[in-house]
Amino acid sequence: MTPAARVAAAIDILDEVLAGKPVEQALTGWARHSRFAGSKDRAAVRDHVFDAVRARRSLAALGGGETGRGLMLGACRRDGTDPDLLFSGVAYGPPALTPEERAAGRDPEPGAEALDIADWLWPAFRDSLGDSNEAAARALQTRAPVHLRVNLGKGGVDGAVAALAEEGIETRPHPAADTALEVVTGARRIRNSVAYRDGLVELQDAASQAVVAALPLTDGMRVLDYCAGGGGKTLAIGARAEVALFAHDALPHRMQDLPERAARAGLKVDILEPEDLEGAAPFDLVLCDVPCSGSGAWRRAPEGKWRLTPQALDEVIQTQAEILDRAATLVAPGGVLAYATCSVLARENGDQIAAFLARHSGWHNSWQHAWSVVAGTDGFFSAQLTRDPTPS
Ligand SMILES: C[S@@+](CC[C@H](N)C(=O)[O-])C[C@H]1O[C@@H](n2cnc3c(N)ncnc32)[C@H](O)[C@@H]1O
Repeated sequence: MTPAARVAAAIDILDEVLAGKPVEQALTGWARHSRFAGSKDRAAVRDHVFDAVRARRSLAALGGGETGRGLMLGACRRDGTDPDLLFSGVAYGPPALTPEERAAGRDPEPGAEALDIADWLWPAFRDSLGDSNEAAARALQTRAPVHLRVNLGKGGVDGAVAALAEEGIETRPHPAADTALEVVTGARRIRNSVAYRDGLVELQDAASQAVVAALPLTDGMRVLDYCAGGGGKTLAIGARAEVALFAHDALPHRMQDLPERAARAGLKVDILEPEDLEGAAPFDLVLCDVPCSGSGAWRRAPEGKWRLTPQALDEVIQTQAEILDRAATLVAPGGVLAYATCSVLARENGDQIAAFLARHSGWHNSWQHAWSVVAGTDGFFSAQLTRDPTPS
Protein backbone atom coordinates (compact mmCIF):
# COMPACT_ATOMS: atom_id res chain seq x y z
CA MET A 1 0.00 0.00 0.00
CA THR A 2 1.17 3.53 -0.70
CA PRO A 3 1.34 6.04 2.16
CA ALA A 4 -1.79 7.69 0.71
CA ALA A 5 -3.66 4.35 0.59
CA ARG A 6 -2.80 3.76 4.24
CA VAL A 7 -4.23 7.18 5.09
CA ALA A 8 -7.38 6.37 3.10
CA ALA A 9 -7.79 3.15 5.09
CA ALA A 10 -7.25 5.01 8.37
CA ILE A 11 -9.92 7.56 7.35
CA ASP A 12 -12.51 4.81 6.78
CA ILE A 13 -11.65 3.11 10.06
CA LEU A 14 -11.77 6.39 11.97
CA ASP A 15 -15.22 7.13 10.54
CA GLU A 16 -16.40 3.81 11.99
CA VAL A 17 -14.76 4.59 15.32
CA LEU A 18 -16.35 8.04 15.44
CA ALA A 19 -19.71 6.35 14.75
CA GLY A 20 -19.18 4.25 17.89
CA LYS A 21 -17.34 1.09 16.82
CA PRO A 22 -14.54 -0.02 19.18
CA VAL A 23 -11.10 0.68 17.62
CA GLU A 24 -9.89 -2.93 17.73
CA GLN A 25 -13.10 -4.16 16.12
CA ALA A 26 -12.87 -1.56 13.35
CA LEU A 27 -9.23 -2.45 12.69
CA THR A 28 -9.96 -6.18 12.62
CA GLY A 29 -12.90 -5.68 10.27
CA TRP A 30 -10.74 -3.65 7.89
CA ALA A 31 -7.90 -6.19 8.01
CA ARG A 32 -10.32 -9.04 7.21
CA HIS A 33 -11.48 -7.29 4.06
CA SER A 34 -8.01 -6.11 3.06
CA ARG A 35 -6.06 -9.26 2.35
CA PHE A 36 -3.77 -7.24 0.08
CA ALA A 37 -2.43 -5.37 3.13
CA GLY A 38 0.91 -6.73 4.39
CA SER A 39 2.04 -6.65 8.01
CA LYS A 40 3.81 -3.31 7.57
CA ASP A 41 0.65 -1.80 6.05
CA ARG A 42 -1.46 -3.07 8.93
CA ALA A 43 0.98 -1.69 11.46
CA ALA A 44 1.07 1.70 9.71
CA VAL A 45 -2.73 1.94 9.48
CA ARG A 46 -3.04 0.93 13.13
CA ASP A 47 -0.54 3.61 14.14
CA HIS A 48 -2.46 6.28 12.17
CA VAL A 49 -5.73 5.27 13.81
CA PHE A 50 -4.42 5.13 17.39
CA ASP A 51 -2.51 8.38 16.95
CA ALA A 52 -5.68 10.11 15.73
CA VAL A 53 -7.81 8.76 18.58
CA ARG A 54 -5.24 9.90 21.18
CA ALA A 55 -5.29 13.44 19.79
CA ARG A 56 -8.89 13.50 18.56
CA ARG A 57 -9.86 16.97 19.83
CA SER A 58 -6.76 18.84 18.74
CA LEU A 59 -6.63 17.12 15.35
CA ALA A 60 -10.31 17.84 14.72
CA ALA A 61 -9.64 21.52 15.37
CA LEU A 62 -6.61 21.56 13.07
CA GLY A 63 -8.34 19.53 10.36
CA GLY A 64 -11.61 21.43 10.48
CA GLY A 65 -13.89 18.58 11.49
CA GLU A 66 -14.36 15.51 13.66
CA THR A 67 -14.42 13.06 10.75
CA GLY A 68 -11.87 10.55 9.52
CA ARG A 69 -10.75 13.03 6.88
CA GLY A 70 -10.68 15.90 9.35
CA LEU A 71 -8.52 13.96 11.81
CA MET A 72 -6.03 12.79 9.18
CA LEU A 73 -5.87 16.27 7.66
CA GLY A 74 -5.29 17.64 11.17
CA ALA A 75 -2.46 15.14 11.64
CA CYS A 76 -0.80 16.35 8.40
CA ARG A 77 -1.04 19.94 9.57
CA ARG A 78 0.28 19.10 13.06
CA ASP A 79 3.23 17.16 11.62
CA GLY A 80 4.07 19.71 8.92
CA THR A 81 3.31 17.19 6.14
CA ASP A 82 1.98 18.68 2.90
CA PRO A 83 -1.61 17.30 2.81
CA ASP A 84 -1.66 17.36 -1.01
CA LEU A 85 0.97 14.61 -1.02
CA LEU A 86 -1.52 12.27 0.65
CA PHE A 87 -4.90 13.74 -0.29
CA SER A 88 -3.92 13.45 -3.94
CA GLY A 89 -6.98 11.74 -5.37
CA VAL A 90 -4.65 9.29 -7.06
CA ALA A 91 -5.06 5.50 -7.09
CA TYR A 92 -6.20 4.24 -3.67
CA GLY A 93 -5.43 7.48 -1.82
CA PRO A 94 -8.11 9.76 -0.34
CA PRO A 95 -9.87 12.18 -2.74
CA ALA A 96 -8.18 15.58 -3.15
CA LEU A 97 -9.04 18.31 -0.65
CA THR A 98 -12.02 20.50 -1.45
CA PRO A 99 -11.73 24.31 -1.24
CA GLU A 100 -13.88 24.14 1.92
CA GLU A 101 -11.48 21.67 3.54
CA ARG A 102 -8.51 23.84 2.62
CA ALA A 103 -10.17 26.84 4.26
CA ALA A 104 -11.35 25.00 7.37
CA GLY A 105 -9.26 24.28 10.45
CA ARG A 106 -7.68 26.39 13.18
CA ASP A 107 -5.17 26.10 15.98
CA PRO A 108 -6.66 24.30 18.99
CA GLU A 109 -7.57 26.49 21.95
CA PRO A 110 -4.85 26.35 24.64
CA GLY A 111 -5.74 24.10 27.58
CA ALA A 112 -8.15 21.18 27.36
CA GLU A 113 -8.59 21.28 23.57
CA ALA A 114 -4.91 21.54 22.71
CA LEU A 115 -4.09 18.90 25.32
CA ASP A 116 -6.83 16.49 24.26
CA ILE A 117 -8.73 16.26 27.51
CA ALA A 118 -12.53 16.55 27.73
CA ASP A 119 -13.71 19.94 29.03
CA TRP A 120 -15.69 18.47 31.93
CA LEU A 121 -12.64 16.57 33.17
CA TRP A 122 -10.05 19.29 32.65
CA PRO A 123 -10.34 21.00 36.09
CA ALA A 124 -10.01 17.67 37.95
CA PHE A 125 -7.17 16.54 35.68
CA ARG A 126 -5.31 19.82 36.10
CA ASP A 127 -5.77 19.94 39.86
CA SER A 128 -4.84 16.28 40.33
CA LEU A 129 -1.57 16.63 38.42
CA GLY A 130 -0.51 20.05 39.69
CA ASP A 131 2.55 21.47 37.94
CA SER A 132 2.93 18.45 35.69
CA ASN A 133 -0.61 18.64 34.25
CA GLU A 134 0.45 19.90 30.82
CA ALA A 135 3.41 17.50 30.51
CA ALA A 136 1.16 14.60 31.55
CA ALA A 137 -1.55 15.50 29.04
CA ARG A 138 1.12 15.82 26.32
CA ALA A 139 2.52 12.42 27.26
CA LEU A 140 -0.98 10.94 26.93
CA GLN A 141 -1.14 12.27 23.35
CA THR A 142 1.79 10.05 22.38
CA ARG A 143 2.31 6.36 21.88
CA ALA A 144 3.14 4.25 24.96
CA PRO A 145 6.52 2.56 25.15
CA VAL A 146 6.53 -1.25 25.28
CA HIS A 147 7.73 -2.71 28.58
CA LEU A 148 8.51 -6.28 29.53
CA ARG A 149 8.70 -7.98 32.91
CA VAL A 150 11.50 -10.47 33.33
CA ASN A 151 10.16 -13.53 35.14
CA LEU A 152 12.88 -13.97 37.77
CA GLY A 153 11.56 -17.47 38.40
CA LYS A 154 12.81 -18.40 34.91
CA GLY A 155 16.02 -16.40 34.58
CA GLY A 156 17.86 -13.14 35.22
CA VAL A 157 17.55 -9.73 33.59
CA ASP A 158 20.89 -9.95 31.75
CA GLY A 159 19.99 -13.36 30.34
CA ALA A 160 16.62 -12.06 29.15
CA VAL A 161 18.22 -9.03 27.47
CA ALA A 162 20.67 -11.35 25.68
CA ALA A 163 17.98 -13.88 24.67
CA LEU A 164 15.77 -11.13 23.26
CA ALA A 165 18.72 -9.54 21.41
CA GLU A 166 19.38 -12.85 19.67
CA GLU A 167 15.87 -12.63 18.25
CA GLY A 168 16.33 -9.03 17.10
CA ILE A 169 14.56 -7.41 20.07
CA GLU A 170 16.70 -4.71 21.64
CA THR A 171 15.82 -3.78 25.23
CA ARG A 172 17.21 -1.75 28.11
CA PRO A 173 16.47 -1.82 31.85
CA HIS A 174 13.74 0.55 33.01
CA PRO A 175 14.37 2.30 36.35
CA ALA A 176 10.82 1.87 37.69
CA ALA A 177 11.36 -1.79 38.69
CA ASP A 178 14.26 -4.23 38.85
CA THR A 179 12.38 -6.64 36.56
CA ALA A 180 11.41 -4.02 33.95
CA LEU A 181 12.80 -3.75 30.43
CA GLU A 182 11.92 -1.11 27.86
CA VAL A 183 11.82 -2.36 24.29
CA VAL A 184 13.96 -0.18 22.03
CA THR A 185 13.47 -2.02 18.72
CA GLY A 186 11.68 -5.15 17.54
CA ALA A 187 8.49 -4.77 19.65
CA ARG A 188 6.38 -6.49 17.00
CA ARG A 189 8.52 -9.65 17.28
CA ILE A 190 7.88 -10.18 21.00
CA ARG A 191 4.82 -12.43 20.92
CA ASN A 192 6.56 -14.88 18.58
CA SER A 193 9.87 -14.86 20.41
CA VAL A 194 11.14 -17.91 22.30
CA ALA A 195 11.76 -15.77 25.41
CA TYR A 196 8.07 -14.77 25.48
CA ARG A 197 6.69 -18.19 24.60
CA ASP A 198 8.84 -19.85 27.27
CA GLY A 199 7.64 -17.41 29.93
CA LEU A 200 10.99 -15.69 30.49
CA VAL A 201 9.33 -12.33 29.75
CA GLU A 202 5.76 -11.01 29.98
CA LEU A 203 4.34 -7.82 28.48
CA GLN A 204 3.69 -5.50 31.43
CA ASP A 205 4.06 -1.79 32.02
CA ALA A 206 6.96 -0.89 34.32
CA ALA A 207 4.69 0.94 36.80
CA SER A 208 2.47 -2.16 37.07
CA GLN A 209 5.62 -4.07 37.95
CA ALA A 210 6.64 -1.41 40.45
CA VAL A 211 3.26 -1.69 42.23
CA VAL A 212 3.98 -5.39 42.81
CA ALA A 213 7.67 -4.83 43.62
CA ALA A 214 6.58 -2.51 46.45
CA LEU A 215 4.29 -5.11 48.08
CA PRO A 216 5.60 -6.46 51.40
CA LEU A 217 5.81 -10.06 50.16
CA THR A 218 7.60 -12.84 52.03
CA ASP A 219 7.68 -16.58 51.47
CA GLY A 220 4.82 -18.51 53.02
CA MET A 221 2.25 -15.69 52.93
CA ARG A 222 -1.32 -16.19 51.75
CA VAL A 223 -1.93 -13.61 49.04
CA LEU A 224 -5.15 -12.78 47.19
CA ASP A 225 -5.28 -10.79 43.96
CA TYR A 226 -8.89 -9.63 44.37
CA CYS A 227 -9.30 -7.95 40.94
CA ALA A 228 -7.06 -10.30 39.01
CA GLY A 229 -8.39 -9.73 35.48
CA GLY A 230 -5.96 -11.37 33.04
CA GLY A 231 -3.62 -12.01 35.97
CA GLY A 232 -0.69 -9.74 35.06
CA LYS A 233 -0.13 -8.78 38.69
CA THR A 234 -0.96 -12.26 40.02
CA LEU A 235 1.92 -13.67 38.01
CA ALA A 236 4.24 -10.85 39.02
CA ILE A 237 3.45 -11.55 42.69
CA GLY A 238 4.15 -15.26 42.25
CA ALA A 239 7.51 -14.48 40.67
CA ARG A 240 8.60 -12.40 43.67
CA ALA A 241 8.03 -14.81 46.56
CA GLU A 242 6.91 -18.34 47.27
CA VAL A 243 3.41 -17.53 48.45
CA ALA A 244 0.10 -19.37 48.45
CA LEU A 245 -1.43 -17.44 45.58
CA PHE A 246 -5.16 -16.88 45.00
CA ALA A 247 -6.94 -14.97 42.24
CA HIS A 248 -10.49 -13.62 42.09
CA ASP A 249 -12.41 -11.34 39.75
CA ALA A 250 -16.05 -10.26 39.65
CA LEU A 251 -15.98 -11.33 35.98
CA PRO A 252 -14.37 -14.77 36.22
CA HIS A 253 -14.11 -15.15 32.42
CA ARG A 254 -11.43 -12.45 32.49
CA MET A 255 -9.21 -14.98 34.30
CA GLN A 256 -9.76 -17.73 31.73
CA ASP A 257 -6.18 -17.61 30.40
CA LEU A 258 -4.66 -17.36 33.87
CA PRO A 259 -4.12 -21.09 34.51
CA GLU A 260 -2.28 -21.44 31.20
CA ARG A 261 -0.22 -18.30 31.77
CA ALA A 262 0.60 -19.44 35.31
CA ALA A 263 1.76 -22.82 34.01
CA ARG A 264 3.95 -21.08 31.42
CA ALA A 265 5.48 -19.04 34.25
CA GLY A 266 5.94 -22.14 36.44
CA LEU A 267 3.39 -21.00 39.07
CA LYS A 268 0.34 -22.39 40.82
CA VAL A 269 -2.65 -20.09 41.28
CA ASP A 270 -5.93 -21.02 43.00
CA ILE A 271 -8.86 -19.35 41.27
CA LEU A 272 -11.56 -18.37 43.76
CA GLU A 273 -15.23 -17.86 42.90
CA PRO A 274 -16.97 -15.13 44.95
CA GLU A 275 -18.64 -17.77 47.14
CA ASP A 276 -15.22 -19.31 47.93
CA LEU A 277 -13.70 -16.12 49.33
CA GLU A 278 -15.04 -16.34 52.85
CA GLY A 279 -13.82 -19.89 53.33
CA ALA A 280 -10.34 -19.15 51.97
CA ALA A 281 -9.85 -16.01 54.13
CA PRO A 282 -8.00 -14.61 55.97
CA PHE A 283 -5.14 -13.50 53.73
CA ASP A 284 -1.92 -11.81 54.79
CA LEU A 285 -2.11 -9.55 51.77
CA VAL A 286 -5.01 -8.65 49.49
CA LEU A 287 -4.27 -6.62 46.36
CA CYS A 288 -7.13 -4.61 44.85
CA ASP A 289 -6.04 -3.47 41.39
CA VAL A 290 -9.41 -1.82 41.00
CA PRO A 291 -11.38 -0.84 37.91
CA CYS A 292 -10.76 2.87 37.28
CA SER A 293 -10.99 5.68 34.74
CA GLY A 294 -7.84 4.29 33.10
CA SER A 295 -6.62 7.88 32.78
CA GLY A 296 -3.01 6.84 33.44
CA ALA A 297 -3.17 4.39 30.54
CA TRP A 298 -4.92 6.50 27.92
CA ARG A 299 -1.87 6.23 25.66
CA ARG A 300 -2.56 2.50 25.33
CA ALA A 301 -6.34 2.66 25.39
CA PRO A 302 -7.16 6.13 24.05
CA GLU A 303 -10.85 5.47 23.43
CA GLY A 304 -11.34 5.53 27.19
CA LYS A 305 -10.43 9.21 27.17
CA TRP A 306 -13.49 10.09 25.14
CA ARG A 307 -15.82 7.43 26.52
CA LEU A 308 -15.49 8.50 30.16
CA THR A 309 -18.46 10.55 31.42
CA PRO A 310 -19.00 12.30 34.77
CA GLN A 311 -21.55 9.64 35.66
CA ALA A 312 -19.25 6.75 34.71
CA LEU A 313 -16.48 8.29 36.80
CA ASP A 314 -18.81 8.62 39.82
CA GLU A 315 -19.89 5.02 39.37
CA VAL A 316 -16.38 3.60 39.16
CA ILE A 317 -15.35 5.58 42.26
CA GLN A 318 -18.32 4.06 44.10
CA THR A 319 -17.27 0.58 42.92
CA GLN A 320 -13.71 1.17 44.14
CA ALA A 321 -15.00 2.05 47.61
CA GLU A 322 -17.21 -1.04 47.68
CA ILE A 323 -14.30 -3.26 46.62
CA LEU A 324 -12.08 -1.83 49.37
CA ASP A 325 -14.79 -2.35 51.99
CA ARG A 326 -15.40 -5.95 50.90
CA ALA A 327 -11.72 -6.86 50.50
CA ALA A 328 -10.89 -5.38 53.91
CA THR A 329 -12.99 -8.11 55.54
CA LEU A 330 -10.68 -10.74 54.00
CA VAL A 331 -7.43 -9.34 55.46
CA ALA A 332 -5.92 -11.01 58.53
CA PRO A 333 -5.13 -8.90 61.61
CA GLY A 334 -1.75 -7.26 60.97
CA GLY A 335 -2.18 -7.91 57.23
CA VAL A 336 -2.12 -5.50 54.30
CA LEU A 337 -4.81 -4.28 51.93
CA ALA A 338 -3.00 -2.93 48.86
CA TYR A 339 -4.86 -0.61 46.50
CA ALA A 340 -3.81 0.28 42.95
CA THR A 341 -5.23 2.25 40.04
CA CYS A 342 -3.94 3.22 36.62
CA SER A 343 -5.53 6.60 37.18
CA VAL A 344 -4.03 10.05 37.60
CA LEU A 345 -7.15 11.51 39.27
CA ALA A 346 -7.04 12.39 42.97
CA ARG A 347 -10.65 11.26 43.48
CA GLU A 348 -9.65 7.69 42.58
CA ASN A 349 -6.34 7.78 44.42
CA GLY A 350 -5.50 9.75 47.57
CA ASP A 351 -9.13 10.82 48.13
CA GLN A 352 -10.32 7.22 47.91
CA ILE A 353 -7.76 6.14 50.54
CA ALA A 354 -8.66 9.04 52.84
CA ALA A 355 -12.35 8.10 52.53
CA PHE A 356 -11.58 4.45 53.41
CA LEU A 357 -9.66 5.51 56.52
CA ALA A 358 -12.53 7.80 57.51
CA ARG A 359 -14.99 4.86 57.20
CA HIS A 360 -12.84 2.26 58.99
CA SER A 361 -10.98 2.38 62.29
CA GLY A 362 -8.15 -0.06 62.97
CA TRP A 363 -6.29 0.67 59.73
CA HIS A 364 -3.47 3.00 58.76
CA ASN A 365 -1.87 4.00 55.49
CA SER A 366 1.62 2.49 55.68
CA TRP A 367 2.85 3.46 52.21
CA GLN A 368 1.71 5.19 49.04
CA HIS A 369 3.24 6.28 45.76
CA ALA A 370 2.21 7.71 42.39
CA TRP A 371 4.03 6.94 39.13
CA SER A 372 3.87 9.72 36.58
CA VAL A 373 3.13 9.15 32.92
CA VAL A 374 5.72 11.89 32.33
CA ALA A 375 8.46 9.50 33.52
CA GLY A 376 7.64 7.02 30.76
CA THR A 377 5.39 4.51 32.54
CA ASP A 378 1.61 4.41 32.72
CA GLY A 379 0.26 6.78 35.35
CA PHE A 380 -0.28 4.59 38.42
CA PHE A 381 -1.14 5.02 42.08
CA SER A 382 -0.81 2.55 44.91
CA ALA A 383 -1.35 2.61 48.66
CA GLN A 384 -0.87 -0.05 51.31
CA LEU A 385 -3.31 -0.06 54.21
CA THR A 386 -2.18 -2.06 57.22
CA ARG A 387 -4.71 -3.61 59.56
CA ASP A 388 -4.06 -3.33 63.27
CA PRO A 389 -2.86 -6.64 64.75
CA THR A 390 -5.94 -6.75 66.97
CA PRO A 391 -9.02 -5.75 64.96
CA SER A 392 -10.98 -2.97 66.66
C1 LIG B 1 -7.68 -2.92 36.41
S1 LIG B 1 -8.46 -4.42 36.06
C2 LIG B 1 -7.36 -5.59 36.75
C3 LIG B 1 -6.10 -5.81 35.93
C4 LIG B 1 -5.25 -6.96 36.45
N1 LIG B 1 -5.00 -6.88 37.87
C5 LIG B 1 -3.91 -7.06 35.72
O1 LIG B 1 -2.87 -6.67 36.28
O2 LIG B 1 -3.92 -7.53 34.59
C6 LIG B 1 -9.77 -4.43 37.20
C7 LIG B 1 -10.51 -5.74 37.32
O3 LIG B 1 -11.46 -5.60 38.39
C8 LIG B 1 -12.57 -6.42 38.09
N2 LIG B 1 -13.70 -5.97 38.93
C9 LIG B 1 -14.63 -5.03 38.70
N3 LIG B 1 -15.48 -4.91 39.72
C10 LIG B 1 -15.08 -5.82 40.64
C11 LIG B 1 -15.57 -6.19 41.92
N4 LIG B 1 -16.64 -5.59 42.45
N5 LIG B 1 -14.90 -7.16 42.58
C12 LIG B 1 -13.84 -7.77 42.06
N6 LIG B 1 -13.33 -7.46 40.84
C13 LIG B 1 -13.95 -6.49 40.15
C14 LIG B 1 -12.77 -6.25 36.61
O4 LIG B 1 -13.49 -7.33 36.07
C15 LIG B 1 -11.32 -6.16 36.10
O5 LIG B 1 -10.88 -7.40 35.63
